[in-house]
Amino acid sequence: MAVIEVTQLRKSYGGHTAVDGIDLRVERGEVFGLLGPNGAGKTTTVEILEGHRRRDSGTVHVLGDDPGAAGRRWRARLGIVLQSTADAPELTVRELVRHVAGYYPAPRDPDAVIAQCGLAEKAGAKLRTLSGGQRRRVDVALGIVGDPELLFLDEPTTGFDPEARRQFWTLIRSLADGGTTIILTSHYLDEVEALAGRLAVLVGGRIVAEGTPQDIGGRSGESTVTWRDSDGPHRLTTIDPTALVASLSRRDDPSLSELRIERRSLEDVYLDLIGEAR
Ligand SMILES: Nc1ncnc2c1ncn2[C@@H]1O[C@H](COP(=O)(O)OP(=O)(O)OP(=O)(O)O)[C@@H](O)[C@H]1O
Repeated sequence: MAVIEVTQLRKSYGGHTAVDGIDLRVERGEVFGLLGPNGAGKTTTVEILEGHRRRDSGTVHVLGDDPGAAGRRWRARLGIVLQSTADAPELTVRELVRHVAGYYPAPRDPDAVIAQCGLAEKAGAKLRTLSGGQRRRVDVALGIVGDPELLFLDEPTTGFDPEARRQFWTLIRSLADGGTTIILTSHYLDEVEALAGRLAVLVGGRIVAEGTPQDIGGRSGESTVTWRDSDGPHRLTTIDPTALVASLSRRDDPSLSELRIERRSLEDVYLDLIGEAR
C-alpha cells in the first residue's frame, strides 16, 4: 500500500483556491519533491497530509489513515521539519534533542542523531549560541529523532553552508535507503534533482508536471545551441543539437564562432513550466 494516497484534494481560504484538485501517490522509501513558486499551495498540501489543516474535499490516506481523523500513535510515525524553529534558547542541543526524543515510543539514539546532523561538537552548546545553519541542523535532528516512517522536510537546507548541504544529502539518502519515505519541499532545484526520485511541480494549486527529475528536466531532451556569426549572436533550442551543429558547420562560414551546446537544466524547464502555467 502507498504511504501517501491523495485524490482530488481541494482547499480554499475564503474565495481563494489554494489547492485545486491534486492527485498524489508516494510509495515507501521514495524521496518525493514538491516544487512550486511562493503561494503555489505546497505548504497547504503538506499541512493537510500532516493532519495540521482540514481539507474541503478529496480523499487523503497517509500511512493508511486519514490525517484529519488520526490520533497520537499515527502522529508519532511522522517526522516534521518546519520552515521555522520552535525556540528554546537556554537549552543545549543535547537537552532539546533528548527532550523531543522522549515524546516518541521508539526514538533513535539522540547522540547518534546529533552526530549524523553534524552537530557533535555543538551537543553541549546552548541553542542561542548557534548560527542560523546550525539551528537548522537542530531542526533536522528533531525531525528524525523519533525514527519516523514518513518525514516531511520543508526547505530543510536553508542557511546551510555547501558542506553541510552535502552532509545533509547523504543523511537523507541513507534514511531513504533504510525505508523512510520523504516529502521534500525546496526551492533549490539542484537539491531536488540530487535527492528526489520523483517530483511534482505545483502552480496555482494544480500539479502541472510530475515525474522523475530526468523526465521533467530532460523533458524532450532539449538543448540550447548558441553561436555567433556575421549576423550577430544566435540562440536556438532543439531536441537534436547534433543535427543543428552539423548543418551550421556545413555552411562553412568563417565568421562562425563561440559555438556552444547546453543541455537544459531542471531549473530551466521548471521556470518554463511555471511561466506557462501562470
Ligand atoms: N491560513 C490562510 N488563510 C488564507 N489564505 C491562506 C492561508 N494559508 C495560505 N493561504 C493562501 O493560499 C495560497 C497557497 O499558500 P501556501 O502557503 O500553501 O503556498 P506555498 O506553495 O507553500 O508557498 P511558499 O513557497 O511561499 O511557502 C497562497 O495564496 C496563500 O496566500
